Amino acid sequence: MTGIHVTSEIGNLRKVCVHRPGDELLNLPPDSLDRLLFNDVPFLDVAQQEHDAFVDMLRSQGVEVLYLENLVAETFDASPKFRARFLDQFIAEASIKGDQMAKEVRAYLDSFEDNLALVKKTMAGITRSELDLPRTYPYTTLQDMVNEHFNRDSVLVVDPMPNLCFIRDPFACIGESVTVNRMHSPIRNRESLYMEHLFSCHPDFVNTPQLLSRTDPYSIEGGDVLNLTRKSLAVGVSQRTEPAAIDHIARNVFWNTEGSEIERIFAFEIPPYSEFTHLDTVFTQIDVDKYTVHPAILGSMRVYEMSKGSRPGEVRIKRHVDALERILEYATGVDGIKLIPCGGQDRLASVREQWNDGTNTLCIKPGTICVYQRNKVTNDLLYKEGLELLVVPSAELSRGRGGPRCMSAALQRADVL
Ligand SMILES: NC(=[NH2+])NCCC[C@H](N)C(=O)O
Repeated sequence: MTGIHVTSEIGNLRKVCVHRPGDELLNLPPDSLDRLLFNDVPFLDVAQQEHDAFVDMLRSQGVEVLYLENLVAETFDASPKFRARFLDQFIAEASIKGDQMAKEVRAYLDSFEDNLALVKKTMAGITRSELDLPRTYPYTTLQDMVNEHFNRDSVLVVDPMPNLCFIRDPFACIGESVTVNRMHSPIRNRESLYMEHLFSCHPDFVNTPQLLSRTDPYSIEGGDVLNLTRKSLAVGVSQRTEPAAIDHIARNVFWNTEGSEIERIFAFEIPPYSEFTHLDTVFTQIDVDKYTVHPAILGSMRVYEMSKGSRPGEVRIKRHVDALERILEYATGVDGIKLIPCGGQDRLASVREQWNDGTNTLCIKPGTICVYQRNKVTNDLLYKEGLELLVVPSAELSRGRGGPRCMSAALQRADVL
C-alpha cells in the first residue's frame, strides 16, 4: 500500500521511514556542535549497529521500513532530470562560500555514478580535501579569493546533516496529508529538501496532499505534531514551531482539504528552551489512556483549541488552562488518563533520563512501545505499569538528543480512536 495514513500515535504501526546514520557523524568538528544542533561526537560504527537493531526490531513487529536515502536514490535512478533538479537546489541551499567553490562542489557531485552514494554524500557533508581544487583560479569573486588565501583550514565546504536520523522533524504526517517543513534553524532546514523532493517526484508519495510546504514563511517541526485521534490533532507551540504555522495548517485542514476528518487542533504551549525542543520531548502516547511525560511540564498548561468557524475560511480559537491529563481527556474523549513521569519521583534519575529521551517513545501498537535501553528507571516504571517494552541499544544513538519517536517517521498506522 502506498500513501500516507496516520490518525494516531498508537495504532498498529505499518510503515515507517528512517535514515541510517552515515558519514555525517564523521564530519562533526567538536567546536561546531552547537551550531550543528548536535550534542556529541558519536562512534559511527556503533551508532549504525544500534540503528540496525532498531530497524530489526521494527521489522520483527511486522513494520515495513523504508530508508530515506533509498527513496531519494530511486527518484534519481528514474530520471536524470530529478537528480539534476535536486542538485541545483541542494547547491543553492548549501551555504557554499564563493561561486567558484560552488561550481567545484557541483562538479564533484556530478561525478558520482552511483545514485545511492550520491544521496549519502549530500547528507554527509563535503570537506575541502575531497575536492580536486586547482592551484589558482581565474577569480571572479572576492569570496573565492579569500577562500584560497585564508580559508585553507576551514575543512568543511558543505555542512553535514547529523540530525537527519531524527527524521520525524523535517516533515509530518497528518491523516492522509503531510507538512513539508521549514525548520526552525537554517542548519536543519536543508533536511526537508529530501522530503520536498520525494513528495514532488517519487511515485509512492507524489499524490499526497500538502498542508504546508517549506516555502511557507514560518517554522514547524514534526516532533511537535501528535495525531491524537482521527478527529483531534495536537501541535506544540515551541522553540521550533511558530503559532502562524499552526494557523496555516488549521485553515487548510478545516477548509481546503477534502476528506480531512480533523475537527479540532490543540496547540500546546511549551517553553521555548532547548530542554523542551518539541512536544514529543514533553510527552508521547503509549496506550489509549497512557502517556510518558517530562515531569517539568506537570501542572497547568496553556492550550488553544482550534475548530472550524462559521464564515468561509474562519478558524475559531478557545483557550484552556488546565492539567495535561485533563486536556488530553478532553481532546481524546478517553477518561482516566494516566501520565507516567520520566524517571518517576527520583529527581536526578528524571533529569538524567529525560536528557536521554526517556519520554520520546515510539508506540508500535497500543501498550507496546520502543524505548532506549539506557533509561532504566523509566523503563522499570513502564514495565510495572503493564507496558510491553521493546528495548533498543542507545549508547551512541542518544548522543544527538533524539529518541525512538524522532528516529522514525510513521507513514502508515491502523486507526484507533
Ligand atoms: N522530535 C525530536 N524530539 N527531535 C529531537 C531532535 C534533536 C536534534 N538534535 C535537534 O536539536 O534538532
